[in-house]
Amino acid sequence: MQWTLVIPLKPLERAKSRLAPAAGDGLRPALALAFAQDTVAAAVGCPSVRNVVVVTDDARAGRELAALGARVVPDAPADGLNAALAYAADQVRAARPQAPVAALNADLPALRSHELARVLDAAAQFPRAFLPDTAEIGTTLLSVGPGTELRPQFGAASRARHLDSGAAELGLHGVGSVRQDVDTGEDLRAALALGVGPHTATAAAGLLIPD
Ligand SMILES: Nc1nc2c(ncn2[C@@H]2O[C@H](COP(=O)(O)OP(=O)(O)OP(=O)(O)O)[C@@H](O)[C@H]2O)c(=O)[nH]1
Ligand SMILES: C=C(OP(=O)(O)O)C(=O)O
Repeated sequence: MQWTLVIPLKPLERAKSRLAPAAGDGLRPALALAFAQDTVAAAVGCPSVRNVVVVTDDARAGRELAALGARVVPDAPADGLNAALAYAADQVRAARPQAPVAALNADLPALRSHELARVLDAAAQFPRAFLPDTAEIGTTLLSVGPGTELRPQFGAASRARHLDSGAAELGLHGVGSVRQDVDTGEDLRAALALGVGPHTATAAAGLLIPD
């Protein structure tokens, strides 16, 4: 199955607010962009991915991510993460009604294309499926096959909401790079240990993350 990925990104000035204690407000927007660049680059490089759509109102991020091969759509609803994802998924389906679609967070700087391919291959077995984050509280990916509506319920404690909504939970091993989202300094340390992409490696160079 050839997937369309929908990746949401907040305006960089507001993104990754929980990183402020570790990165300060000077570095935080650059890190948020770098995470998104490494996420999009790995997604574009995944053999199971047909195309990548980024939904964002950030002009600079839009330019940088388009340069990596993403299509950028504006956050027209301007009503938060789930509205942005539902809108982008509708845009995809308007052009290709049978497209399999997966929403993927933009904060996966260690993402590996081959691990993403394994997750998408597993997701293809279900009409609607999700992958919990490393903390097993949130969600990093929510997928729908042809004919199924995305109904995204990302946000705090989204794993429980996606389970309650009937989506199949993907219990895969060896896909840590798809599950390691970065919200805090501790998460960034874990992602650096897994091995981040080149944009994040550069943006995080010299950053001293306190214990
Ligand atoms: N387009 C769009 N993307 C969003 C919006 N809110 C969050 N996102 C994106 O959705 C993903 C998860 O978002 P959050 O964890 O809520 O926000 P964050 O910026 O990653 O981190 P915090 O500021 O620390 O909450 C990230 O890729 C965000 O950039 C929104 O209103 N519109
Ligand atoms: C939006 C989510 O991620 P985060 O952990 O970045 O809040 C989520 O897990 O649904």
